[in-house]
Amino acid sequence: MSDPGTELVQALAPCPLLPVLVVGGTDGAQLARALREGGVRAAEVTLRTPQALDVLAACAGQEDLLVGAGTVLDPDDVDAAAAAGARFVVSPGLDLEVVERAHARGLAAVPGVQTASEVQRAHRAGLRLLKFFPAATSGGPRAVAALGGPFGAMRFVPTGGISAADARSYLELPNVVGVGGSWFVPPALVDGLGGPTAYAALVDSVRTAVGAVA
Ligand SMILES: O=C(O)C(=O)C[C@H](O)[C@H](O)COP(=O)(O)O
Repeated sequence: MSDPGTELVQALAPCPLLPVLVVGGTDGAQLARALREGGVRAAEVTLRTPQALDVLAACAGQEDLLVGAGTVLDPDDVDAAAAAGARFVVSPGLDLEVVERAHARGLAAVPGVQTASEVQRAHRAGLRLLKFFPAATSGGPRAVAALGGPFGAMRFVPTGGISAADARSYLELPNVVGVGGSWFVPPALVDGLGGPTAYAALVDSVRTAVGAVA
């Protein structure tokens, strides 16, 4: 696979959960350590808050965690994410200018798709790893399975509305390499980091989610 998404696929192999983080002023280094201790190997910091790029940069400096940016809406966001040390960018939708900028900067682009037309366009652009978003309201596991017929080489990271109760039903599909979500990294825990109790609570939440899909 020549797609730069390979690095993310490899990070999801030992643990197929991609935490989608909405961060306030949390300590990025501690956040990365808690995620790692909880068992995940990749994380997505969404560019939705003023603190996101600083937290991403602090997370990206930690070992054994592949860190990317989420909510990447235009090429300028790609530049900012690359400067902060992101290794991949995730978008809610398919924008080939964002994809091109990411590839020009050596980052994987994982755009969101919902329809066969979008998957086909992404396929023609050379992508082989896509986010299926918003997964729960776009047909869930049955829709992802159906896309596997015509698009046999495409792999998906379904995200959006996934919970502990249904993560496994996506992960059982052969064309799913991981699922993304915020259910195990709620902002209250992520931004409450600082004391040992909060740190342990976040590790525990991640570990429970990882255990449930093992
Ligand atoms: O903005 C992006 O690029 C995203 O990645 C969107 C996220 O996938 C969802 O916001 C996560 O959905 P929940 O798990 O339902 O909270």
